[in-house]
Amino acid sequence: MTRQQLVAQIFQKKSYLCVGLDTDITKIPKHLQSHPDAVFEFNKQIIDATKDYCVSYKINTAFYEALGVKGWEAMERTTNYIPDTHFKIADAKRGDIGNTSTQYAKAFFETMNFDAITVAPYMGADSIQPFLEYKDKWTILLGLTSNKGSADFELQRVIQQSKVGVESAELALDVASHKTEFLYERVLRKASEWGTPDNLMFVVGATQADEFTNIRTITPNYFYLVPGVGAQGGSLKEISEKAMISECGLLVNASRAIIYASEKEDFAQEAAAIAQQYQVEMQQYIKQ
Ligand SMILES: O=c1ccn([C@@H]2O[C@H](COP(=O)(O)O)[C@@H](O)[C@H]2O)c(=O)[nH]1
Repeated sequence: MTRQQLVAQIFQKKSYLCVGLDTDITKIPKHLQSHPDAVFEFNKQIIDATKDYCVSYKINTAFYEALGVKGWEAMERTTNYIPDTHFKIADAKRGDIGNTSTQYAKAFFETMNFDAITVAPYMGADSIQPFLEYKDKWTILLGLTSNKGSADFELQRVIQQSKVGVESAELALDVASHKTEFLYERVLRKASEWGTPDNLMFVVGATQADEFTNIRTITPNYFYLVPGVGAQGGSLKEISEKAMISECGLLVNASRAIIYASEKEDFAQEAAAIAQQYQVEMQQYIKQ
């Protein structure tokens, strides 16, 4: 899917909601647990109920990989069931040496028909390049994540990149005069040199609202995949006010808050009701 097609969907639906299909077999309603194809059946009903309120679905592959072959089959069937109008994200957080990343890209973009995959930046340019080579596919790079552990590396200060490689005495001076940046800022700046706003997005957690204005300044035209509203408590209002651009530039994900809205037979109806609430709130923020 191209950026133009994604933006058109957002404006048509007045929604930038991404429904997360983090389908945990132990959390789906009891009456479905004995179904021979329980995960797919659950997903199918969630998709049917929510597709009018969202523009994207995110499959977190961990929930499917945990089930072995049956899980992979359910993931493939789910991906094929999602309408082509909707942006299909594999939240797989991959990235490895080049020839291995090439196989990951093939798995998710060719063998399975995802529009996008999440990747970790830690191994650098050659681990990301194979994903970026696919036309009309998207690489979604972890920028500033929603979890507490983001403080361990992403929010650590490093010497600004323009200063790396200069005399050590000068470096010492720079540290003293605070010419530093967060590691996540370095990641955003560097990765923006590898991809473009037409094939690269960044993951930015909704729980990191204090950083959103700064992030938008560093990456003015990029789309962000924003997990962390709903179960993790991030504010849709705050992130939308701080990071919305004329082409929206946001895909906001909610998983548990939508798919586990009810444990009973009415789970799909309740999921639709929550998805609709997000869509109604989102339409106020879209600048069109
Ligand atoms: O920084 C990140 C990156 C990815 N995620 C993923 O998003 C969803 C969030 O699920 P909720 O149930 O809406 O909390 C899940 O798949 C995470 O693995 C994230 O939360 N934060």
